[in-house]
Amino acid sequence: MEKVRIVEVGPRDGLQNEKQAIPTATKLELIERLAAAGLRDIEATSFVSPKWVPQMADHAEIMAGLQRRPGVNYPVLAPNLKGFEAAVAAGVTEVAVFAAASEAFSQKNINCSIAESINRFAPVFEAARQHGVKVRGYVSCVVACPYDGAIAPDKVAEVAARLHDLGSYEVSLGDTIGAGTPASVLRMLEAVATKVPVAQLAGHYHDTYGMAAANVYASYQFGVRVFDSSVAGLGGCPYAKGATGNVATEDVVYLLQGLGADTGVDLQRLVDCGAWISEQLGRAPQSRVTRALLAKQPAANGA
Ligand SMILES: CC(C)(COP(=O)([O-])OP(=O)([O-])OC[C@H]1O[C@@H](n2cnc3c(N)ncnc32)[C@H](O)[C@@H]1OP(=O)([O-])[O-])[C@@H](O)C(=O)NCCC(=O)NCCSC(=O)C[C@@](C)(O)CC(=O)[O-]
Repeated sequence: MEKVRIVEVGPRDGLQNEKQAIPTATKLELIERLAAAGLRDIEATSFVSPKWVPQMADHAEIMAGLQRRPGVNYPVLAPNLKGFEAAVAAGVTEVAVFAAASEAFSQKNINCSIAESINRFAPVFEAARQHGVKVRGYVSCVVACPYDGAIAPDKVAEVAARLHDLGSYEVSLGDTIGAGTPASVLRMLEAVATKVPVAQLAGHYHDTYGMAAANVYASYQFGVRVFDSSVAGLGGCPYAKGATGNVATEDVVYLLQGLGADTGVDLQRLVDCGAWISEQLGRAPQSRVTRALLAKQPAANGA
């Protein structure tokens, strides 16, 4: 059976843009429920500036409060050495640096050019090697940018190659505004695959235009075996107006199960987790699979 690794980004990408205060205990319970559903890579938080992303300001408390399960990774975002050092002090064993394929998005998101961001990441990779910490690289705006429009596949390949050469064990390709279609995503993957082995690529697709599951399918057919997703489709990017959440993890698991792939995730437990966090946030789950399966369940009052 084909194995597919799902990187659950709900607690980070999913919650980072929430305007309402979310108690740290709720975030920790979400992470625990995701682990109980079988997720083995759960992006827990971000060691970024609390002035830029206030929702992630409790990063140290999150890492201190985790019920670490054997076999589960809890990676975090770290945009620079300051974030890396704080993450390591909090007991993190894997970080992700994040670059963009668009100059305007790089400026809005991390306040520097693409070249400057790579220069900031270099010491993070160096320090990570010394501490035995794994580093994942993200590229944002791999299809389109909210400010610069369409992005050339070769530009994505160039940035992905830089992150790979610096020492990323994997490069996650972010369709930040969810504008991609299978055709544009495949053009992008073809370009990136000339520089980074497909086995070291991940698809990170947002669902703004309802294309994310189709993009996962196209990428799977291309050979990608790692996908980032967010339970209940939580999310939206603070620096990409109107962009919706990631593809819902429930929808990815259902799709991959239908293809006969093994994700190690218990779909029913995941659906229950999606329903639970949606209730905590006071909204309906964005996952079509969760809505369909919940509609089939008998109501709690027997009606
Ligand atoms: C990168 C910076 C820090 C540059 O921000 P800056 O203002 O240029 O940084 P600076 O080095 O000039 O420092 C300014 C202040 O920030 C502090 N600072 C500096 N670094 C840190 C840190 N690590 N943690 C905490 N504090 C920090 C620093 O100490 C200083 O504090 P002050 O003296 O003013 O009190 C800022 O722009 C930032 O934090 N940006 C984060 C943006 C972000 O988190 N975006 C969302 C994640 S990316 C994403 O969602 C896309 C992705 C990955 O999911 C893929 C996709 O879908 O595309």
